[in-house]
Amino acid sequence: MDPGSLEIQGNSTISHLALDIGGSLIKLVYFSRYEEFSVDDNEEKSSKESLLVSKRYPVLQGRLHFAKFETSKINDCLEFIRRNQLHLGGCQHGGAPGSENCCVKATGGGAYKYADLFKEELGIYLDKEDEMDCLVAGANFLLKAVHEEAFTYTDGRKDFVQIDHDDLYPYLLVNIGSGVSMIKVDGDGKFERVSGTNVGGGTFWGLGRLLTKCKSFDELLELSHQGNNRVIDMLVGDIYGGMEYSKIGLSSTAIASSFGKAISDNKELTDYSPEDISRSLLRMISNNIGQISYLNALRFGLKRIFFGGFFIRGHAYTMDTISVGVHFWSKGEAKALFLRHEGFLGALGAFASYEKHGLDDSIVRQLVQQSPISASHTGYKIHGPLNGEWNDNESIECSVYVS
Ligand SMILES: Nc1ncnc2c1ncn2[C@@H]1O[C@H](COP(=O)(O)OP(=O)(O)OP(=O)(O)O)[C@@H](O)[C@H]1O
Ligand SMILES: CC(C)(CO)[C@@H](O)C(=O)NCCC(=O)O
Repeated sequence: MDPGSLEIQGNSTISHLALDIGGSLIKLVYFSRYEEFSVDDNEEKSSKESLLVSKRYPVLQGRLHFAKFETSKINDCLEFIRRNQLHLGGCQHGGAPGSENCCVKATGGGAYKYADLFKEELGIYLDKEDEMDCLVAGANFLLKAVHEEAFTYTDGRKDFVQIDHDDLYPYLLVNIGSGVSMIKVDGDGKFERVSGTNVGGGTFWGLGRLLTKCKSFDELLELSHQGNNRVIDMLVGDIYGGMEYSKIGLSSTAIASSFGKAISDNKELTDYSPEDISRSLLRMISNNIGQISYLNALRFGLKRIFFGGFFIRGHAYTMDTISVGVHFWSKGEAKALFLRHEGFLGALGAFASYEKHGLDDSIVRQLVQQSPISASHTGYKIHGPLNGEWNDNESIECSVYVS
């Protein structure tokens, strides 16, 4: 067994655990390998995602695993890591937990906030990586290496977009976590955080919880399916006596004022259904993010906006609202694109930042998805109500090229 790897379940070994500890959720990515081989000088792999390799490199074949936990339940995450011994993959040269040689890559604010807790509970040091660096690295990795990662969402239909590696930049990356970061990406490691908003996923979940008494984020999202935003939102037609305001391009059904009806209805909170409240809230926040994103895309002349972060959850109404907003404001000039691994950008970026850790003390040179994945092949599912329920613990079959 190589240092830095752990033998689990027969032939499989785990390595390269990476964490993204955010304000709402902790995301984990780790690699379990089941085969090792090497590729020759200039040998071109025959798979569709072929890669020209200029030296003889070891190739580790295995699966990339994803998992997430609520940050408020960090003890469940620590227990998951401990039970599966995921952290031992970060211990080099036979280093025991607690020694300086036991490090795990981590990003997000929690990499600072919980560093002592990880040290005390698991005996590992969190090797901190910058959050924005990781978001960008994760997005670039997914867009370049994972087949059918990005898609548009229009009228209930998702269309996967082929990414031309030579025509990827510049783009706007909008990561909707607890708060929202907007990053102009110009290349690998070349980016600028151009904007952000504090009205994000944490706002939806926090306000939604207070207004509906929901016990979980999924419950709140589920409620929004059955709700009707017109009960609470004030529409243009409500103000204009059922008419549209065509001169400025507003239909009668456009929202003139989110939650605006509540001022005139003479009703109490309990008179509104949790379903309608959730729907209006989701619409308000998605609309706002879509609009700010478009304005930033306009600022820099960017045509493509990729949306990530766990707020989206592959949720149809959220994606539809963002897509319609971007389309409406840009008059069709800019496009909203979504990512299948939306919530794992930071964790993937931290994973990709491994240099002196993991198997053979090696550098993770490149990670390549093994074959186009289909639901039946890997058990992988598109998130949320798009085509079934969200699976918290996904994995992708892939190869890690190391040097
Ligand atoms: N099971 C869940 N529990 C809580 N929030 C969830 C859940 N699933 C999705 N969300 C949404 O995702 C948001 C968190 O997204 P994400 O994990 O990308 O951000 P974060 O890293 O926690 O936040 P930040 O980057 O701002 O620190 C929550 O605020 C909420 O809107
Ligand atoms: C503070 C971070 C970067 C933490 O992930 C995120 O929550 C965020 O981008 N918030 C928005 C902050 C702002 O730009 O107003």
